[in-house]
Amino acid sequence: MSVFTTVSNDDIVPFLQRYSLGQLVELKGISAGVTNTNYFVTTTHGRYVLTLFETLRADELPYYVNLMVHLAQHGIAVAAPIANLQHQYIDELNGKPTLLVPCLPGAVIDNPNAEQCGQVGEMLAQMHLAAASYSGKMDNPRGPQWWSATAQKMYPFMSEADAALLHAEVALQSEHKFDQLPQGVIHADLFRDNALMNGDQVGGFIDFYYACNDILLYDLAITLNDWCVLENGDIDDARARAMLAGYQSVRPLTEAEMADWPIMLRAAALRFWVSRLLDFYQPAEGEMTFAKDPSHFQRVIAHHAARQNFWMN
Ligand SMILES: Nc1ncnc2c1ncn2[C@@H]1O[C@H](COP(=O)(O)OP(=O)(O)OP(=O)(O)O)[C@@H](O)[C@H]1O
Ligand SMILES: N[C@@H](CCO)C(=O)O
Repeated sequence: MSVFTTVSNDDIVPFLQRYSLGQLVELKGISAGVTNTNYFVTTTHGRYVLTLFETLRADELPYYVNLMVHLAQHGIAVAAPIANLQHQYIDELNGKPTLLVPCLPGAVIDNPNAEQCGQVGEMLAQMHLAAASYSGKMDNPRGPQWWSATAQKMYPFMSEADAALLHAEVALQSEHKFDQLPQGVIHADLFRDNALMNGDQVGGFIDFYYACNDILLYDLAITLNDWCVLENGDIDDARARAMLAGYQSVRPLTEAEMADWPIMLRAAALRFWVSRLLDFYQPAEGEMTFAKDPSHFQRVIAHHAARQNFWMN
């Protein structure tokens, strides 16, 4: 359940008076999501999603919120933030910073087909191109320095064999530099639960709160590792090829990107192996995460390692 901060009709009515969205019809908590409090707010003008930020402070939000505004201006399928009468996107309710966006069409899906993976790949590439003119800057808080330091803390919790595998994977990545690859603004967490699919079309990408400036290929690898991977951690060829084709229909990969693709897939899996280990063994105090299985990404890496030459065909 992810209503951490309760909002009542008495709270929302004066809040809505600060916007041009009509009168309240219905307020309904959203159960999905693990970080923030989300409500569907229906008014006489339409349906909106209200987010109350549980961990990010108001002064940390502009990079993400302005990015969503920028992408929406370019026609990317994201929810465009709605400004209040003071022309501010970030407001406050019950002591938490808030954001109101329109409700996007579609639903989160568990089992995407190849067509949907192709559409996600295409929209991701469009997003990368559209974000090239975004001026905000944010370092990746979950980059190689972070995963090396965090892995160190995880070894004592792990079996000797698994710790050795993790250690070897961190070492492999530290020997590899991706300096020559195109960079830009990336979503950095575009898992299936961060996109709404409207049939085969992308209804919208959501949850931009890991977005940062980093390598574009890394974003594609993160996305493919979730959308196009089977339960056992192996790649689903048809979905993976569809996502790559969709992406490249908009932004063809450079030769350097092609050469680094197999190792980048492993980097993207490593980042989530480590973050899931951390959530599993050392959950942040007060954080209500449903720890996801870290070993899934260990298996994804094993499959990528075994299929190093798969992408050449
Ligand atoms: N603009 C939107 N339109 C329709 N539904 C939305 C929208 N934004 C969020 N949702 C719904 O709310 C749910 C929770 O949102 P989200 O995943 O962003 O939660 P969170 O707790 O903020 O993030 P996370 O769980 O990834 O840490 C989504 O699964 C989706 O069903
Ligand atoms: N998408 C992440 C959680 C949020 O960063 C995972 O599945 O591990």
